[in-house]
Amino acid sequence: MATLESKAVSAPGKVFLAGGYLVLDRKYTALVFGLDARIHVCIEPIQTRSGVTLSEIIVKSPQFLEARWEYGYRLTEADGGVAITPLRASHDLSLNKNPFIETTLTYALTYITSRSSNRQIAPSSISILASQAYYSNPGTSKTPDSPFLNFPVTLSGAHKTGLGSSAALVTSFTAALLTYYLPQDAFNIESDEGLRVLHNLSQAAHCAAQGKVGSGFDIASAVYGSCLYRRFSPSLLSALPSPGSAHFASKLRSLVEVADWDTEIHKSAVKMPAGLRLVMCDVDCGSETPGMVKKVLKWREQNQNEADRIWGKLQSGNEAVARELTRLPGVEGAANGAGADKYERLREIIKENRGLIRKMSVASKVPIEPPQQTALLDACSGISGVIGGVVPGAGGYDAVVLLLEDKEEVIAELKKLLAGWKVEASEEDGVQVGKVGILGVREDMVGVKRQDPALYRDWI
Ligand SMILES: Nc1ncnc2c1ncn2[C@@H]1O[C@H](COP(=O)(O)OP(=O)(O)OP(=O)(O)O)[C@@H](O)[C@H]1O
Ligand SMILES: C[C@@](O)(CCOP(=O)(O)O)CC(=O)O
Repeated sequence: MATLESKAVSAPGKVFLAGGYLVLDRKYTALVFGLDARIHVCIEPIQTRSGVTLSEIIVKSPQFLEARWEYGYRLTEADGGVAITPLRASHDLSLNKNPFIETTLTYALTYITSRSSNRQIAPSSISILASQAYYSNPGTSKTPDSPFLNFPVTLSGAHKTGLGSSAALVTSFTAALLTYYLPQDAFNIESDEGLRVLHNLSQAAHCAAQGKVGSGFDIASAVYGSCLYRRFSPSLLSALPSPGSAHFASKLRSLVEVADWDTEIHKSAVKMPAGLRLVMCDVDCGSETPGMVKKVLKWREQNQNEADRIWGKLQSGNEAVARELTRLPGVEGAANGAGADKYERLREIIKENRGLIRKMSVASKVPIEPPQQTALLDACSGISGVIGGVVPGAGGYDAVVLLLEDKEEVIAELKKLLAGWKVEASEEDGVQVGKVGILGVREDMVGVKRQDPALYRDWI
């Protein structure tokens, strides 16, 4: 087996600005921004003594405690693909499972062997490194200029900020494996075909790992970066047999390469005008509202007319946001900023959309934009230079995203407001909202990209 060269890839997190819930139905679209918080995956050969070949892949997430997983792998019979077996470092240790890693390995290695004439997979060592903003736990720097932090917790103890860590992980993990094991003429993330294959394979793996088929907007933005997104038909995935069963490998390959994916991704329909930026705020609330998606969909099913009316208006409002963002001059055309408030229309559209989201909240009895978030968004929107804000994605108590002028004085005013922010428990829901922090992230248009493996030298 020839020695393979180390490779590294990263993929961005996301913030879902418009189209939460609606995007679950192909009739509607979503506006998703990629972020400059990324998950990096670096893959390199395992150094074995000459003559010793283990069928082993080691995965580490060195920023976290106990985040090391070892896997054996083998090709199964009847075209069932590659079977992955988690290995225990010692009999005394319990198996530390990471379904996202295990499933992604199964899907990506199956696809790789289905593409190669030589179906041998060489052992490798894989490291995962995530930008700080994915987690709100305080971290410590390992070296003064490392962009990554050490977190003194296990992954299950980490407090996620909701930037889509699992989708960014599955995407960059899949991209790293394909880039490493396949020759460049068979897979290249710098080509349209490479991105299409990566998108389809990552969607399939992410759905399998999550045990449900969501809209897939988070994988789409991890692959393509900021975009206007229309989902794929969920039925596309239903004909795929489970890993290990007969013909899983050829069916997976054909799903990824040949099937007619009806996903629509428009990069040019999304832009950040010159002089504006997104700011994400993490709200400490200790309250998660399980089953929000199920409840909203049930409300829609039982109140089709009312729901269609609200969703129709919201879709128009969301399209208007995208249109206005692309209409305003971008970085290339920026110059004159004076005159009447050029963001007036954007302000209005965002306000109207929030009204519709609140209507949906009240009608479905789901706290999508609950009163605590209304108070916070209204207060932030009152700061001069803040255009507006929304509850991202599914909504709830734990985050808001703001669109504002990219000026130090605006951020300073915002920080001042948030430092003193305190809302008493609302009488109806009793949810106490605590500190609101600003995450160190902003929008970024770029999706998955190759990285230099040397970037991770201090960590591997
Ligand atoms: N740095 C990491 N290293 C290894 N695994 C990780 C890492 N970050 C996330 N994961 C995996 O992803 C899981 C989190 O996925 P989950 O879908 O629950 O959250 P998320 O994608 O961040 O959520 P959201 O869509 O709300 O942003 C973790 O339990 C872990 O298995
Ligand atoms: C409610 C939904 O539309 C968005 C969920 O977004 P988030 O995970 O809250 O960022 C679900 C989905 O699109 O899969």
